Amino acid sequence: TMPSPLKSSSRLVGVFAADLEDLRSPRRKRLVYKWTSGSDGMSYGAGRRYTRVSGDEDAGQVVEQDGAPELDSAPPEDSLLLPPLDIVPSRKVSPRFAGKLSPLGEGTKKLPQALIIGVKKGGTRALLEFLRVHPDIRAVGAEPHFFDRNYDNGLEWYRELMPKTLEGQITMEKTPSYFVTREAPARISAMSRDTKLIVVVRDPVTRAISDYTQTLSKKPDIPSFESLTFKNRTTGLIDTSWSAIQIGIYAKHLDNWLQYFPMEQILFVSGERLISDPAGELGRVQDFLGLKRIITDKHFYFNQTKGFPCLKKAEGSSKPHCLGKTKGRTHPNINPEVVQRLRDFYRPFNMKFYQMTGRFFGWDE
Ligand SMILES: Nc1ncnc2c1ncn2[C@@H]1O[C@H](COP(=O)(O)OS(=O)(=O)O)[C@@H](OP(=O)(O)O)[C@H]1O
Repeated sequence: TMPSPLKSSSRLVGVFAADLEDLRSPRRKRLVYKWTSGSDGMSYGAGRRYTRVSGDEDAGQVVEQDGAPELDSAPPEDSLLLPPLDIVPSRKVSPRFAGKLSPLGEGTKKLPQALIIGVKKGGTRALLEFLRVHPDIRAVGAEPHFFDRNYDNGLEWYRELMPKTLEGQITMEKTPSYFVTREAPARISAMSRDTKLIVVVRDPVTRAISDYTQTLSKKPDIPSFESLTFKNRTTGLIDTSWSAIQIGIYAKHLDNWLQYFPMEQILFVSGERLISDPAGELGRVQDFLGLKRIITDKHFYFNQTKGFPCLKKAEGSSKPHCLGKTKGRTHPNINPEVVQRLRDFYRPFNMKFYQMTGRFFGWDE
């Protein structure tokens, strides 16, 4: 039997409630982008403010509504500009944002029936890109961040972001920060109690290093991984308020979701297997979504240069497609003692997580 590191679900929530507040706070303001001139032919009138909906990485300058620079990491690579709802664009905002476009523009925009809610650096972009190959899935390219940062914009704003779908097609989006957003489960449940939730999880130690690597790529002057990890290096006390550590305590975050959703409505995808056996993991996801298994091993090839599986044909294209250079970064070397200390720290939480999900992810072998 598995050890049970945390006695009850209510205790899990209680212990970390304050930390969750910390995680959310820097992200709360709406991100806006002041429109000046567009290179893609959009013209909605100069000087208007546009809500920026971010993707996972790098691109453009993100400014908060009050003009202060955004604080923490992940400016989007595939972020896009959205017009305010009262303006009808003469052209599509961006094909990437609109997801798969129906050639005749038919169909209706629906709220998503399935969401990839996390985890940050788990492999969420890879999963969404792979799923988009399925003809019955329509997905938003960028991260809407509706249930964390943009909730005040309302459900109609959110629905407008969605691509048009035909009968039987599933609308999806991915925003990895939902998994650690305290209010997200209640908000998603209020949209629809039937929403299917997908979480891509990855070894929390590697995930933390990946998270740190991303921040480092944008802010090369940040302290070392080691110094951020410990509250006290001598005693080895780990700083669980550091988001890179905090996010990996999956059992705690999951406990919050289980207050609103039954386990059957949440699918856990192994980030490791998504790399070693993408077709296998995609098979499980298609089953979970009630879709025919159309995405199979025939869709993938292993790109030696990239070091990752890639699509033989990207959605809407006939060309091979690997994820961009912000996916699959080289991680810095971390002192093995620090890694070991982190493994020891996460082990009981991982065991609890395996127990809760009924799946053994093998991070502690
Ligand atoms: N096929 C494929 N190609 C490239 N990268 C892949 C793939 N499958 C999974 N991964 C892993 O995805 C990691 C990034 O995770 P996310 O997309 O969830 O990151 S983010 O939170 O949206 O920024 C990224 O993490 P790093 O390797 O640390 O960069 C990859 O390991």
